[in-house]
Amino acid sequence: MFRCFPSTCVLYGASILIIFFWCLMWMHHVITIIYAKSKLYKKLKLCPESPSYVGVSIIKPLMGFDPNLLSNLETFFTMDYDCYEILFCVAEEGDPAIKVVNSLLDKFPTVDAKLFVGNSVVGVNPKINNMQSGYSVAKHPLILISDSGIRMKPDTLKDMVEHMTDKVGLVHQLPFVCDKDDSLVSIMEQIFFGTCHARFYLLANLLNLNCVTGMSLLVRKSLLDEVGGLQSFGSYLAEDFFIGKSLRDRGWKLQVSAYPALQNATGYGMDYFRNRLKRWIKLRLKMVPFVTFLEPFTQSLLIGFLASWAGTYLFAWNPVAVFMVHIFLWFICDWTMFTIVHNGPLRISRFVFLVVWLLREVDSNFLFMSALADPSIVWRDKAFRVSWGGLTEKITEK
Ligand SMILES: CCCCCCCC/C=C\CCCCCCCC(=O)N[C@@H](CO)[C@H](O)/C=C/CCCCCCCCCCCCC
Ligand SMILES: O=c1ccn([C@@H]2O[C@H](COP(=O)(O)OP(=O)(O)O[C@H]3OC[C@@H](O)[C@H](O)[C@H]3O)[C@@H](O)[C@H]2O)c(=O)[nH]1
Repeated sequence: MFRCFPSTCVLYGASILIIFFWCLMWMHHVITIIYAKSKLYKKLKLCPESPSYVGVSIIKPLMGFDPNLLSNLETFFTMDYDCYEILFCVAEEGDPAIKVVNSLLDKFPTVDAKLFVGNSVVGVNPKINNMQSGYSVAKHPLILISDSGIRMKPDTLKDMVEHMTDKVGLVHQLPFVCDKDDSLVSIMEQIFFGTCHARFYLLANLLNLNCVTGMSLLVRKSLLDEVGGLQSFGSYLAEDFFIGKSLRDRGWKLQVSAYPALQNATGYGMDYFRNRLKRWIKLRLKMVPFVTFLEPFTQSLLIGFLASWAGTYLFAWNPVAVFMVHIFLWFICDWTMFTIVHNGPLRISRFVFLVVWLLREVDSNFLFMSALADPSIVWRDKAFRVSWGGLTEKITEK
């Protein structure tokens, strides 16, 4: 008679659980590839007599300079959209971004654009404090919050506004990265945002979970004003998550635009990129801890090792063969997702993609562990402590 000793039962149960989770991972690859293919870069079919476009106040919080700042900001002056204003916000006198904005205001005198210098301290979130001066004078019914490193294609704003249908309160963009330069960090950043990040971002949206990014979001101003304006989110560092939550709680839908957000700030090194991802992990950990603790198990190498072990334990599979096939198929899925999100001729070969992709996959679990090791959050020149739930206090200027 078969006797299940406690340790055997635990191993047996664990391996079934791992194989089940592994199957879920393959399902998520297939589903997100299909979703990305059907959603991204597809123009909405509007009725011919669609009304003229609603006015948009674009708030650009700026801090500091990078070599692409001028050309990125310039794309906001040349958009194919009838009615919008640009409100540039800079917190401190002497910030190098001021000079860049002034040169653009001179170059495009017919575009409705203004620069505000000065911080209004309405909370701990420095981006909200910075945007407050622009928000308080915004005159249009839609607000586009757009980070300094974002580049716009001429028809992106139109697409976002078209997605703002009757029941939709907020339209956001899937974060991606422009073809910047050939540095390792730029390629790795692009691969991360075009594979792992894109999959989970799209999956969350497909499952109707709140996964809004603050780097580019269009929101109805009346809905922010209903709860006290932008400043009511100033006590959270992850203001994007809480803006999304607030709208969802009031029955509004969140939509993803067909066009990914094109991040194009440059000149930052590998540490900056890794610290940014660590900061986001720490934020997610405090806001959605159960999902975040599962994150390491969704990374190719760890789940590959576990599935090889479980397959050997349950079905006597060859673990090396399982692992190799697993990594190969994961790579094919990620490459496919990357080409869909990128949508155009690639500047990197499959070989470069493979090498940098592997490096990132190896790094992902180290990144996660080092994020857990230090709970304090540093953002630019400030340090914060985030409590469970998301409320934030400022510790100090760094
Ligand atoms: C079977 C369950 C597996 C769950 C595993 C989830 C693994 C997630 C792995 C990578 C994370 C990608 C994350 C999505 C984007 C979040 C980016 C971010 O941190 N942004 C912050 C800064 O802008 C923002 O403030 C944070 C927002 C919180 C978002 C919460 C997202 C939850 C995402 C969950 C997606 C998985 C859905 C699976 C559901 C069964
Ligand atoms: O102290 C600051 C820091 C940042 N910012 C502005 O905030 C925007 C985003 O800054 P960064 O690029 O440093 O940071 P991230 O891209 O990681 O931000 C992202 O993660 C945290 C969320 O709260 C943000 O909404 C999201 O944009 C930029 O436009 C920047 O100029 C400020 O205005 N003041």
